[in-house]
Amino acid sequence: MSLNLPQGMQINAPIEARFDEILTPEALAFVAKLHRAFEPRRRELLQARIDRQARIDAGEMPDFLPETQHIRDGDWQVAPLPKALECRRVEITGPVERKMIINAFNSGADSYMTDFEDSNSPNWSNQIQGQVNLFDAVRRKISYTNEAGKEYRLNDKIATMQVRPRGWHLDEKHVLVDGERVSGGLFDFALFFFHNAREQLSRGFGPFFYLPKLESHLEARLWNDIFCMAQDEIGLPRGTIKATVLLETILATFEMEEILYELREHSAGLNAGRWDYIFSCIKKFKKNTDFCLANRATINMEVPFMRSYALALVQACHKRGAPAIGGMSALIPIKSDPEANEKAMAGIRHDKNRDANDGYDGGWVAHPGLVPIAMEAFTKVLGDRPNQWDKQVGGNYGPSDWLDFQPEQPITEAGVRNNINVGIHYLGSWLAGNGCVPIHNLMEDAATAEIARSQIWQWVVSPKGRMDDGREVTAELIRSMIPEELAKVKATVSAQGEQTATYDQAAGIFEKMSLTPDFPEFLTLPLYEAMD
Ligand SMILES: CC(=O)SCCNC(=O)CCNC(=O)[C@H](O)C(C)(C)COP(=O)(O)OP(=O)(O)OC[C@H]1O[C@@H](n2cnc3c(N)ncnc32)[C@H](O)[C@@H]1OP(=O)(O)O
Ligand SMILES: O=CC(=O)O
Ligand SMILES: [Mg+2]
Repeated sequence: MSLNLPQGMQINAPIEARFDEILTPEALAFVAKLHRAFEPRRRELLQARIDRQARIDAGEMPDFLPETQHIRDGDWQVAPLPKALECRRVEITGPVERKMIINAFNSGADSYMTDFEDSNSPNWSNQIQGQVNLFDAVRRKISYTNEAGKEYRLNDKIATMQVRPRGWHLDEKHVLVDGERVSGGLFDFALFFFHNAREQLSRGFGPFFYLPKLESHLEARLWNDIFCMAQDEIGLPRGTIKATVLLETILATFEMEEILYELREHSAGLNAGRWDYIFSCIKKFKKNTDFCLANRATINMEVPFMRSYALALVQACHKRGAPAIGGMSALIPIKSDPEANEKAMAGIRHDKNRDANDGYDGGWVAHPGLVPIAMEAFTKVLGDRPNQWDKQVGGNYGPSDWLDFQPEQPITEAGVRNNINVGIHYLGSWLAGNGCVPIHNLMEDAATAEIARSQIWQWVVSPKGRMDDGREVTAELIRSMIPEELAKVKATVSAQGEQTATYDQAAGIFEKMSLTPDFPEFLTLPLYEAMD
């Protein structure tokens, strides 16, 4: 099938059934227009990230920006939110896969963040089929029949949809405008918005988004300007779009209020994206020889640097009349072991109780089976109220809290092996087209896998990368463990009846990204180039 493309656009990918309904000339012209208007700024902001990293590598430490003091001191609030976003006690998330979309809408959660990002492997088919699925879902025409003949349809009452496009760093390599790749995030946003914004409004919802991995208020300003132009182009009033920013990088923590301010006409608050946050802390300070975090499993929401970030986020949001949404525990139901399952469910309950008591207005869950537990935890604190935006959080948080990265021990052989095992398993699955995987009874996605691979890099490089038995974590040790862990991963995957074809390549990429002197900024960058 061939498409009628706007001048200057090329698409180098197969056009599968129904893709032409998404890749219409009008929708693609909209993509091209936004690309031409904003791509130079995306490039500048990505360069600014590289420049900032170089300064941090040379010893600069982040702090609040003097030039935005007036915003932090000013008296302003975000614009009022529509009714559909008042109650977000439980938000389920998941990749844009047809059956999962229906299950998530029907899960009983207040809202559903449908994900082109951390839980999605962004191959061409997933991206465009994902748009087809969402197009059908918005119109309540989505259905699915599994191999056993079970039929899936939307219930009468469904969760409010929010869409997470890709982050600024990822391109959509199959689509070129004037010979240049378009931004993955802009592409996802533009196609979804073009086809669905009006339809959503007519159904009492709205075009609601989640914005991932921002590192500064200038990156939020770019999204805001895109929203303004997009709304103008299709004739919707400015402020119709609402977007929640994932506060999931250490640098953005110093600009929380500025991010809310930039998006104030379009802001639906902030979310504590804990996994990318931990990854960002490692990435930004990886060359600092004083800093080296312990085993991945020990870095939870209750270690002091994470706790102070979580509380500061509620403080910033509620001061500005914006929702504060909690992040996701990686615990998921464990079908095969009732005792382990009970422990996992207790972990979820603990996580949501803490967030609700801290003042969060809601929180994320990874799986429909977790919705009732999270709902109970938030209802216990909120009662009949849809949210607790009025709850103000005291305290002064800043660099001394957020940059005090502890604990540094234990680092154990089991911890090293777990990072290698999870990293290879996740990369192999991603290359095979699945961006969210249960591994050792935990949800693993791009953000959790980033922690695994960046810890290996850091432990090899840092003088503090020493295991509790006294051995150093060296490149040789990692090289010797990779084939052993690869064999275990392949055995696990085969036992689940899945193909192992992508796992050798995954192990090769994992080794390279863990041991190269130049830390790859995101694991998805080399992986995306490795896929068709
Ligand atoms: C760091 C971050 O960005 S967090 C946000 C990104 N991460 C996510 O969104 C997590 C999404 N979650 C998932 O993909 C899955 O829950 C996994 C991979 C963790 C576990 O998947 P599975 O082992 O297949 O779960 P399980 O077998 O228990 O699923 C049972 C049913 O629930 C469905 N289900 C599980 N998770 C979800 C979900 N998040 N959304 C919708 N349906 C779901 C399954 O499709 C399955 O449906 P079926 O019974 O109709 O066939
Ligand atoms: O996107 C969420 C995160 O924790 O990362
Ligand atoms: Mg994330």
